[in-house]
Amino acid sequence: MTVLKAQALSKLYGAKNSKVTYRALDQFHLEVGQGEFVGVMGPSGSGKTTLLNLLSTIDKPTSGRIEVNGTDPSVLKNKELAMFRRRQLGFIFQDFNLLETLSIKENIVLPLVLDNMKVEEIESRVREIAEVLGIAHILEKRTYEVSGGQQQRAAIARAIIHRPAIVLADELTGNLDSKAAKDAMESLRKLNEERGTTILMVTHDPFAASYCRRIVFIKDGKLFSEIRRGTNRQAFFQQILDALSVLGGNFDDVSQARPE
Ligand SMILES: Nc1ncnc2c1ncn2[C@@H]1O[C@H](COP(=O)(O)OP(=O)(O)OP(=O)(O)O)[C@@H](O)[C@H]1O
Repeated sequence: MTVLKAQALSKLYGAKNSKVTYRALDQFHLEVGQGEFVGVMGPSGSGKTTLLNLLSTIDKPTSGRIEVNGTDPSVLKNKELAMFRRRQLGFIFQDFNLLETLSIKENIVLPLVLDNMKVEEIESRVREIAEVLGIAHILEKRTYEVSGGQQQRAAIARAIIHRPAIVLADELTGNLDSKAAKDAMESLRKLNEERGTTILMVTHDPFAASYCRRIVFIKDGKLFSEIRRGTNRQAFFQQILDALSVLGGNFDDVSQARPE
C-alpha cells in the first residue's frame, strides 16, 4: 500500500511579480509504501529541505500533488490541516525540539494529550514505546538532565506514539556523536523492521543513510538515482559513498563518514 505519493512536485522561490525565480524542485516524483524506510540524499542546495517542507505541509508546492494515505493536504482548511498533520505525520528534527519546561514523558505524550486520549491508553503506550527505545528510566527527567542521544530517542518516541502514517525526519543525527547516532539509527531500524513504521529521512550522513532500505538521490531539484539495500549494511554504506561521488556537489559531512 502506498502511504505517500508525490507527483510532479515543483517549487519555485521568488517574489510574486518578480522575474527572478529559483526552481528548487522540478517535477519531482516519489512514492513511499507502507513499512518502507527511505533516505533522501543530495548535495547542498539540491532541494531536500524544500521537499521535506512540502511533504510536511509546512509549505505548498507551486505545482504538483501530494497524497498521504489517500488525502491531498492542499484541499484541507486550517483546522483540518492541523489535525491531519497531528494524526498522519510524525516529525523528528535535528535539534530534537523538545519542550524544556516538560519532562521527557510529558514531551512524548503531548500528541496523545492534544488528541484527548484516555489516560490508561496513554500510560500503556508510553511505557511500551519507552521500553523499545531504552528510555524508560529517564521518563521523569527534564530534557536538560539527559544526554543528546536520549533526547533524540525521546523525540523519536514522540514522533511515533500516535502511530502516524509516516515519520518525516530531518538530519536527525546532525547533533549527535557517533555512539548516539548509532543508537538513534538502531532505534529507527527496530521500529521499521519490527513494527512496520514507515520512515522518510533526509540526511547528509552516509552512516545514518546506511540504515535505510532505499535511498533516493536528488540533484538540482530532480530525482537523480535510487539504490536499495541488500542484506549487508556495510556494503550498502560503500554503495552510498559511491553514489554520492557520482552525484558530485558539496557534501560537507562525507569527510566525517562513519564506516562502522
Ligand atoms: N525561501 C527561499 N527563497 C529563495 N530560495 C530558496 C528558499 N529556500 C531555499 N531556496 C533555494 O532553493 C534551493 C534548494 O534549497 P534547499 O534548502 O531545499 O536545499 P537542501 O538540499 O536542503 O540544502 P542543504 O543540504 O544545504 O540544507 C537552494 O538553492 C536554496 O538557495
